[in-house]
Amino acid sequence: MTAIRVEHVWMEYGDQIVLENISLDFAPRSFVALVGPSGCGKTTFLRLLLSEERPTRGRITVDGAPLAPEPGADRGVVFQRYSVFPHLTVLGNVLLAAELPKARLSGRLFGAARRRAEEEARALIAEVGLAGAEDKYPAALSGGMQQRLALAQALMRKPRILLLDEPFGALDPGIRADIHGLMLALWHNCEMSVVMVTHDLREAFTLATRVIAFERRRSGDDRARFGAVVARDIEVWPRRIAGRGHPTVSGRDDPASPMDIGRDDPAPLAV
Ligand SMILES: Nc1ncnc2c1ncn2[C@@H]1O[C@H](COP(=O)(O)OP(=O)(O)OP(=O)(O)O)[C@@H](O)[C@H]1O
Repeated sequence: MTAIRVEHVWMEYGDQIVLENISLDFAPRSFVALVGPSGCGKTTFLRLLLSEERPTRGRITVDGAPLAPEPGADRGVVFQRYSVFPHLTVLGNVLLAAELPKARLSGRLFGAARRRAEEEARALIAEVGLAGAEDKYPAALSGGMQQRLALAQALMRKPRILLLDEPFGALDPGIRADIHGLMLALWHNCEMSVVMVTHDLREAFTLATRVIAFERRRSGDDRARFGAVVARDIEVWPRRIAGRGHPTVSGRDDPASPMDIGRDDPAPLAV
């Protein structure tokens, strides 16, 4: 069970304050959507959770322990684009996630360990709906398929926290609806908490248990002297509870599925 606690966190780059005194508690297995205007520090917040940056003040703990100083297998990440390696096949991409941490010197697994990892990778590829595409290269996949691959790659390391930075932002509405169903299924089935940055309020409320809006207090030329604060913190109702309800990968028979609202999605609501 992974509880994340953010205590009085500030992030400053030189004179510019990006995040100002952010305090948040994420319950185990929550699905948090982070929204807010462009440039208000959403990605910076994710990078703090990933240990790519360190807060200039305050601290972040996971289950009571300080966040590991390096990005590790406990945290997976998927970006809007470029999360997968173009020169590796689908299977190679997912396998690499298992191979790198376990075989640090050679970067490869051999014998029984490799067979086990390959079995696991193939199962995960099937779970994200890519069975049959194991030998294809990312360039031969659609945008939606590439994001499914990126999810499989991130999940191969069984992260306790999955960080998503506008992962579905570049997809067509119909494709996005399908992948929303997949995302919900993965969240239900995997023991992980999810923190997702999105510009799409509809997506936020479709997927998340909690929607948090960052906002910078504006003050003319002094703007850089004020970082983003938590402007809204909304528990999504009716409550979604991880593991309750077993949506299929397509999401078609999931009552909370976004399928109905996704297909004819007129335009994402910009925040
Ligand atoms: N490494 C850095 N050095 C200096 N400034 C940075 C750095 N990283 C981010 N910033 C600044 O921090 C602010 C917040 O950026 P961030 O990318 O976190 O915003 P965002 O809310 O994710 O934006 P968007 O929605 O457009 O992706 C921006 O003004 C950006 O220029």
